[in-house]
Amino acid sequence: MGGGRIAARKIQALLEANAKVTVISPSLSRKIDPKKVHWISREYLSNDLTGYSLIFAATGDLLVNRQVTEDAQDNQWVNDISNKYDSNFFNVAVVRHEDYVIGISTTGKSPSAAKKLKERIQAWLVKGN
Ligand SMILES: C[C@@]1(CC(=O)O)C2=NC(=C\c3[nH]c(c(CCC(=O)O)c3CC(=O)O)Cc3[nH]c(c(CC(=O)O)c3CCC(=O)O)/C=C3\N/C(=C\2)[C@@H](CCC(=O)O)[C@]3(C)CC(=O)O)/[C@H]1CCC(=O)O
Ligand SMILES: NC(=O)c1ccc[n+]([C@@H]2O[C@H](COP(=O)([O-])OP(=O)(O)OC[C@H]3O[C@@H](n4cnc5c(N)ncnc54)[C@H](O)[C@@H]3O)[C@@H](O)[C@H]2O)c1
Repeated sequence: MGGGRIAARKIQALLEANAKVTVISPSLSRKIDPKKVHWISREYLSNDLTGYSLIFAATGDLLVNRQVTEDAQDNQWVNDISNKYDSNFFNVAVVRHEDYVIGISTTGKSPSAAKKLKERIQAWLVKGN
């Protein structure tokens, strides 16, 4: 749900993992290629989650995001980009290298610290350590 700036980042990672992505959002960021996702151009409705296993509540409206996490069933993974306490999983920062894939998490404490550490590890690997 949601097709903005943060949705675009999450979608990029999903497409790299060969996921089949559906976006429900009245607007779509220019960073999301409409040919690579199934875009349903409207606002979220409460029965939209049926059949999906991985759900991102990524609208700019905190109340809609909360509604999405409330509508999710126990067997669905749901991530509220605006409120970590309503998520049942977190994304990790990922370093991809020809020999390694390294995931970095602060378990929700500081996404910007995870990003900084990622960049330091990337720079360290490039130096050829
Ligand atoms: C690692 C990364 C992966 C990814 O997104 O794929 C990721 N966030 C990234 C970046 C980033 N996020 C934010 C900023 C702005 C600066 C800042 O505020 O720090 C930046 C930096 C930027 O954008 O440059 C803001 C922010 N993030 C969350 C909230 C809501 C909240 O905290 O409740 C808010 C709004 C807070 C507010 O508005 O007050 C929540 C989450 N973000 C997480 C992951 C999960 C915990 C990860 C962990 O424990 O380390 C968690 C809990 C849930 C989730 O999203 O899965 C990715 C690294 C990008 C990369 O790899 O380059
Ligand atoms: N988790 C993270 O990594 C992270 C990082 C930075 C910011 N944030 C949080 O993200 C939020 C802002 O996200 P953004 O920058 O992507 O916003 P944005 O304004 O770029 O995008 C919001 C999107 O939601 C859509 N939308 C609005 N109402 C909707 C509805 N009822 N149903 C479906 N779609 C709807 C809009 O059309 C738009 O596409 C803030 O709450 C901020 O705290 C999270």
